[in-house]
Amino acid sequence: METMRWVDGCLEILDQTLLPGKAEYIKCEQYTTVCDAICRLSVRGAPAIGAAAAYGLVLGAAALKPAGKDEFIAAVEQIARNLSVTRPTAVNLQWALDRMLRVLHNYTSGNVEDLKETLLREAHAIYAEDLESNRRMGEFGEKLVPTNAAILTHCNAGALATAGIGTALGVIRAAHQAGKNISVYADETRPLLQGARLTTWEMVQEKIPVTLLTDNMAGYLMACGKVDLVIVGADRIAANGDVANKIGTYGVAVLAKEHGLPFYVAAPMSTIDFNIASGQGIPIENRDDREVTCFAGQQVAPEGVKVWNPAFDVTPAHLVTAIITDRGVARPPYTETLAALAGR
Ligand SMILES: CSC[C@H]1O[C@H](OP(=O)(O)O)[C@H](O)[C@@H]1O
Repeated sequence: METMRWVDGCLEILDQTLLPGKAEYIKCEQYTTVCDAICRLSVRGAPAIGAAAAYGLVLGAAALKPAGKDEFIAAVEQIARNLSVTRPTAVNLQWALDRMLRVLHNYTSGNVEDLKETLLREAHAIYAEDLESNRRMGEFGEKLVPTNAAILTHCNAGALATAGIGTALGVIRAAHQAGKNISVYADETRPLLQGARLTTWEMVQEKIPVTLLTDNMAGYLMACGKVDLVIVGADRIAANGDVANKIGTYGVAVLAKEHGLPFYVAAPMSTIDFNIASGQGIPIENRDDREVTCFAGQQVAPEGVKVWNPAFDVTPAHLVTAIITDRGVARPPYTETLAALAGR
């Protein structure tokens, strides 16, 4: 099942809000449809958001009928700005748009139609590179997984969050492919249930043993000795190794520390933001109250109750055993080891 696909000049996005019940694609002919899809988590997950935004910029550019190149460039820059404000935490969104804008600004010919084709090639490259990046993270990460292992994961950092086999779930898939005897415990991940709806769906499809639990069970699961390691994804990693990921990740990391369990983060280098020194600088998205006050469309809290709904939290680097990237595995001190992997 492809997270997204480019068909006849349109981007088709698998609508993840309907999974696992229905697998339907949203046909995006306008870039604004891609903006909506990102905002409502029809497409979600840092790498997938980046790829979708790149294709969204291509759609916006394709619709322009500018008088000349300068007008075209100014209009595409505005489209990039409109895409960039859809979700603030996953750095891959801005990373992908910045990469597309570099192509736009570095293009020397005056032929706008050819420039549109060049932008499409760059979006395809971003998508293809993420496929390969997932494979490499799987290769590096599976070496950290014991022959027999029960792995806890949080949210969905799988194929549905990327263009390939996933980041955290990519490591799990690679370990399974390598013949290791692994099983997965999936946190349901309130409030939007990416774990219950998406991670379990991916694992069932792959016939990888998976057990669903509510988020508040993770501590007792570890206390019962049922977890060997934790692997999660990331939306933005600061230069010092602080990790922004789905809300609830920080609590899992604290529990893993308490129980002496390895806590691994799998993320491509495009998720590491060297412009931010520590997790304090990572913007955290706050989402609509109704995501918390409603469950399956039913109001479960009193009308008007105050709500706090951050979509992400920050796990400090000292709780992270290793960061599995597409260029290798980084261990503390992350400021040095991440920079070295990036060739900085
Ligand atoms: C491989 S990135 C996956 C990452 O994105 C998820 O957030 P969301 O579902 O809100 O896009 C979650 O933090 C995952 O770990």
